Amino acid sequence: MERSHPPKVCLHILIQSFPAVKLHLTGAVMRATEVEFDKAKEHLKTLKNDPGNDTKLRIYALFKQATQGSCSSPKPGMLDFVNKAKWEAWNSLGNISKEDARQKYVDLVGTLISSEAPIQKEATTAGDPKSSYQTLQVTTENNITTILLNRPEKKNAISRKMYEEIMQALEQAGKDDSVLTVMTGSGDYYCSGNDLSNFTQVGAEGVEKLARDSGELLTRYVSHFIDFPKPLIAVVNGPAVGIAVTGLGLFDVVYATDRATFHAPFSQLGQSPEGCSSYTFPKMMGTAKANEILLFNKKLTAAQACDLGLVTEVFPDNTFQQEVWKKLRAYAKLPKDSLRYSKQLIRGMEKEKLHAVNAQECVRLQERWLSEECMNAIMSFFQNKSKL
Ligand SMILES: CCCCCC/C=C/C(=O)SCCNC(=O)CCNC(=O)[C@H](O)C(C)(C)COP(=O)(O)OP(=O)(O)OC[C@H]1O[C@@H](n2cnc3c(N)ncnc32)[C@H](O)[C@@H]1OP(=O)(O)O
Repeated sequence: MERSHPPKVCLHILIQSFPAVKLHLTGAVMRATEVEFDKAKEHLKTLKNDPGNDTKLRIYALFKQATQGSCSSPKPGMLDFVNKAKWEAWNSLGNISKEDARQKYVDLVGTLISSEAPIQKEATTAGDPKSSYQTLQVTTENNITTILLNRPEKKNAISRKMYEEIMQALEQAGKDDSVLTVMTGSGDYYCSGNDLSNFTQVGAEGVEKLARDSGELLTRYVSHFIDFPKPLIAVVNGPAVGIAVTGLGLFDVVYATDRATFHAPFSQLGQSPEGCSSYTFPKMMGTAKANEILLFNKKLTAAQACDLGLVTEVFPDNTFQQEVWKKLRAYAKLPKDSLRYSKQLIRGMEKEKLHAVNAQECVRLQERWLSEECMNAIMSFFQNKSKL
């Protein structure tokens, strides 16, 4: 099987990693199936939504079976995450014939394509781009646009798709008629930070390209918070990790449940601070306190985070939502333009500095992501969790 890739298998890698295959097909029925098969391969490239890892692996397995027959190669080693996952998916098909596999492949791709059609149609006819988010739920009510991080099964870890969607949601919220924008999490976590499998999606161009792309993505992501034009409020409904903590320095107000914790385990992950926290944290809480968090992985309780100025106010968990939303609804009745201009005056003094800090942090991170320290830490996370 191909070179070692870590666990998350993205569609384009799967597509790229298919070897050139010559189909030895004869007879009218089989030729017809070959055409369908080729069409399905083309259709697959047009998919807009990520079908999820399990489906991608099944597609891969069916393709292999359809073109090469049953899996006969030796099982890859334990740490060869991607090839092991591919091997297992292929092997699990058992002895189905090439024709069956081809038919199943065509059916599966057909189902994926047709399941996308209604989503596209709905977005067009309703004219409401908010409905097209996959990782977020975005709503506007009582002059408040709420961006709900909506991957509760992954503790709202931020996948690449989610970074893009958050940026899109911020752009829309910045322009809409709402007075305030709120970010919060669905389920028991606010957000567990960067989805660590973002670092395992190594394409054919290699890890350097992945690091460059990640640096570019992060720079854009953080810039959206620096430049956000109206009051941005975090409703921290549970624990926050990594970039979900560091980014809080760019919000205007942070309300937290007393169940929330704040943890930025950068050195543990062989990484370095982001979200402008290397500047905002020392400024807000003093260098010594910031160092405990950013260098030595100190996890803060909500009360500690409040004492340090990272959190505005803490509420008991059982009345958190009620008390916070009552406050927010009252704030949202204040004059919109006055709030915008006031925020812009406060942020304006710092903007240039924040962009410079963001750029510098991302350059350092690109180097860190290629380091052995970082790769080992990420591998160890997935090994401990027995991923894929
Ligand atoms: C494009 C690049 C930009 C990079 C920006 C730089 C940002 C840096 C950071 O944010 S660093 C911080 C990264 N986050 C972490 O290190 C947290 C990792 N997760 C955990 O430690 C734990 O999952 C937990 C403490 C958040 C929760 O623990 P627990 O309550 O025991 O739940 P589970 O571990 O079982 O989690 C459930 C489910 O979610 C998956 N998951 C949770 N967090 C992440 C994550 N950050 N990345 C990927 N996956 C995550 C976890 O694996 C479980 O999945 P499973 O059910 O096993 O499939």
